[in-house]
Amino acid sequence: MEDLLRSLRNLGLGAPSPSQLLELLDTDEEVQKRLAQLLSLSSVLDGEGGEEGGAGGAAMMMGQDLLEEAVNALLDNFRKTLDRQREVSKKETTTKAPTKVKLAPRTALLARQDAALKRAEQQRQEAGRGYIPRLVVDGKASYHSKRPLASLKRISCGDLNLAPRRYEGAYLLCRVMTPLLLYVGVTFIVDDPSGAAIPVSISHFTSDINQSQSSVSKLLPLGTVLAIREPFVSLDHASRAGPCTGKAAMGIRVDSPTDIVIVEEEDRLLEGVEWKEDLPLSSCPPSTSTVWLRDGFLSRQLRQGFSPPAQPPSLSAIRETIEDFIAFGRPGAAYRELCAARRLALVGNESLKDVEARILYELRAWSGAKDAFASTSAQGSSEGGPDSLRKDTDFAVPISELSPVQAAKRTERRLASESAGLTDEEVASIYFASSGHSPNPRLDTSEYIGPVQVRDIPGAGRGLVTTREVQPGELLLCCRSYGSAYPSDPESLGSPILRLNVDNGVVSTTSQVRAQTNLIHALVDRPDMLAVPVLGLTAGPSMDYSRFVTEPYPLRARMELDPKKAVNEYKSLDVDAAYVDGVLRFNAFGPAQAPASSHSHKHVEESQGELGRSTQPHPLPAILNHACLPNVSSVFFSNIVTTRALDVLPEGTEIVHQYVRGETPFPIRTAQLSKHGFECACSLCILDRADGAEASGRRARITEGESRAVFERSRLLFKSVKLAEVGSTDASLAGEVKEAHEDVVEALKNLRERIDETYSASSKTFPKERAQLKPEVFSTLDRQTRHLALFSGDIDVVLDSAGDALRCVGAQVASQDGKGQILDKLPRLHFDPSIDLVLFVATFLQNRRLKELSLRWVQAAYHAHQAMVGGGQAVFLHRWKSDSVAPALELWLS
Ligand SMILES: C[S@@+](CC[C@H](N)C(=O)[O-])C[C@H]1O[C@@H](n2cnc3c(N)ncnc32)[C@H](O)[C@@H]1O
Repeated sequence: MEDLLRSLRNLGLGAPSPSQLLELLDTDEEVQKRLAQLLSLSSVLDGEGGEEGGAGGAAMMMGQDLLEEAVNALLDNFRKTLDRQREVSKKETTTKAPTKVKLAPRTALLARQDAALKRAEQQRQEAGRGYIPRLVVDGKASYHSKRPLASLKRISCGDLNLAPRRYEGAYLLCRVMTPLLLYVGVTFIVDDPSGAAIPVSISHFTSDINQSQSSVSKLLPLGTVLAIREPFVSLDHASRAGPCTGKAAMGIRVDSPTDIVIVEEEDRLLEGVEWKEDLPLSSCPPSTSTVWLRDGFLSRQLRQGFSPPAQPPSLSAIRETIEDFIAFGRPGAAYRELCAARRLALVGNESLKDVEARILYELRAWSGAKDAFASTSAQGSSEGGPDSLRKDTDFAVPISELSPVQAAKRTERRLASESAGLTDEEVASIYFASSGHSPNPRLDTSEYIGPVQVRDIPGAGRGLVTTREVQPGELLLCCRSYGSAYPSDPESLGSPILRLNVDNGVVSTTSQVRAQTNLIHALVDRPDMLAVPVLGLTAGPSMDYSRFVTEPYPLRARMELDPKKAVNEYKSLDVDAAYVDGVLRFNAFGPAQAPASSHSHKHVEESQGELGRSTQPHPLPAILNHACLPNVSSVFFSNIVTTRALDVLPEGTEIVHQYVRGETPFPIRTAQLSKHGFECACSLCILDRADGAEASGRRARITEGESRAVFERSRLLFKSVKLAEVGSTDASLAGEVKEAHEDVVEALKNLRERIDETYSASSKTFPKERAQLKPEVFSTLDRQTRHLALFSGDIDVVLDSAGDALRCVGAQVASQDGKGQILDKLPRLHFDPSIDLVLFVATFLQNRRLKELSLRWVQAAYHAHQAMVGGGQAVFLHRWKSDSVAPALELWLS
């Protein structure tokens, strides 16, 4: 990748854009040709700015054809490197017997590392505005040690003379000799006490891949002593941490950072150890940092029984350490260090209340956080001020920016919504904070677990069932993700990651790789809180269950808050990075934005395709099983997902939501679900399956192919129609325009009949069920209703057509004569298009001066919106207010 980027730059061309990066991995020649064309047209000036002589200059000198040829040759080279990399990596997995290998001399390794660091630095400088795409590989074999250090035998570098081989039952005691080369993982050189050296690469070292070499090197400063548990000596150690070069290089490959143990000076492992060689001089700054995947000194001291320090750390040093942990996203370690400091009587129980409050807040321990904030504000340790925080920014402003009084008030609100759920005002607040021009990617809510419990579901593992009857629209869950990752995070912005699995061809992108790292680090920090919620999830059909899957699945992730237990019983987890990857692949949610307003359908994330997707691990919602025909609506607000009932759900009903869209044709849905290895048995799939492969295939061809032309004709006709006036008497149509509308209605009827025919088998077997569920007909009836409203004088014809459309997606439409609600049952599919249609009908009725009826239809739209999204009038209007439905909404608001 680096050579390609450099060569493109030398031609005056920009780097591939995020959406082009995936195409780089595509082996299709046509794709490559097109990519070469596009790249040869991109200038550094367009893409990255700053340099002279863009494509224009180069093209002028070379001519566009020659330039394109040159880019083609570069892409060819890139492909060859990738092929070589595949071969190298595959050889490692297929090699039966390890071969003898020789360690490179220490000086050669140091020189190589030095050169690599300089190259990386130069690349950073060359990259103009800092756009540096990164490519790494992985494969099916992944290792992590499960044995405690005490049970392992010490070996030295000289013993590592076979590769590829995992040295089971052994550990390597070594010392960090060089600064860390950060790419996606890190690579550096270590030596053992005899002075022999070997390179080490660690995956998932940090998810902040934009940090400088010097700041990452502070995490494992020069001279840090490590024990690498059961090291794997690889013929290609660096390609997973990266950069991958296609060239084999022997070294230790660490797939999970939990294999690394930082050895303390006081540790018995170091008794009698003498280091033969001095550490090389380096510009790497020394650091006392304790944050990287280890606990603070005091909590280690208490747990491991090291002798007390002659000079205990001062209060300010303790505060600094704890604040470092909080800033580094390690509230678990911060909590343990605070507890240890109190138990060692270095800190009084009433001291450091402010940091205690923040730690507890981060741990979502609202009750304790509330008391701690209250006690901080009572002590007056920081200026107070009224609870002046605006409610609409309540979820987006970090707690650290609030005064203790404000923080105490906010925590009180979190505590309340933990037991009562979010109010409409709060839903509106998270909706607006997560949408708009600069959506906040991480909102801070408490989690609400409604009337649900985890239960074994025959044939589907575990699932969630209701513990009492619930009503449509009732909030069942409001959950926040752990370890989420967004491509827009500053820690990776401009550094898109591609990770190619050389064994199965699966490509992971920035947010998947970073969420995996984040989760591994969170698990090390809070194993008691997160091990079962995260590792208790399954990781796909091809991966054995972890030992946590058989434990009862908790509704809430809770930290151990007994100060003694929290410190003494902390045991770091041995995390299998590949299992975490599987958990994310089969359980994490991709979208993480608020339901778009009806007029802004384009999402920023969508515009960048796969590389623009966020990764959101939500443990409890991940326990929900799938149904193409869901009975709940799960809606995303940045990192928050809310789940609401769409129907009356009697006690004991399993709640199920969509992994894939139920509106998608059956053959496509089935293919999309195949990675999970189950056959969906929801009522829609039973009906679709009963129709047989030929009929459902034909149906897919009609809805995905033929119907497009008719819909396009319909859309063009409506371009000149003022929707807000549909139904008003003065909006009568000229003869030929009316004819055109009638033609489209005919075509729509014809389409409908043809789709209907494909349902014949299921209609015979399940007449009642199929009559109420024909989602593929919805769009034709929706369009038909709109045309009829334009030219048919008969209100009943329009209402019947709209009613038919809504019934096709599972809604029950009440009689129009009464006074009650229009929708006795909500639609189960095509949610937003259904609301859109309902508002269209309301506008039509209002224009026909049928105020009462119009109001009932708007009310139906509002009711459906509330049941799916919530947030009350403010959110409803933000999503649906537009000129075309203004007459109906204005009446409703008045
Ligand atoms: C996100 S998990 C859901 C929780 C899972 N049931 C468990 O016990 O961990 C997804 C996995 O659940 C199972 N699953 C989900 N929906 C299912 C369904 N409708 N029928 C059978 N299995 C299902 C599949 O094994 C799928 O890979």
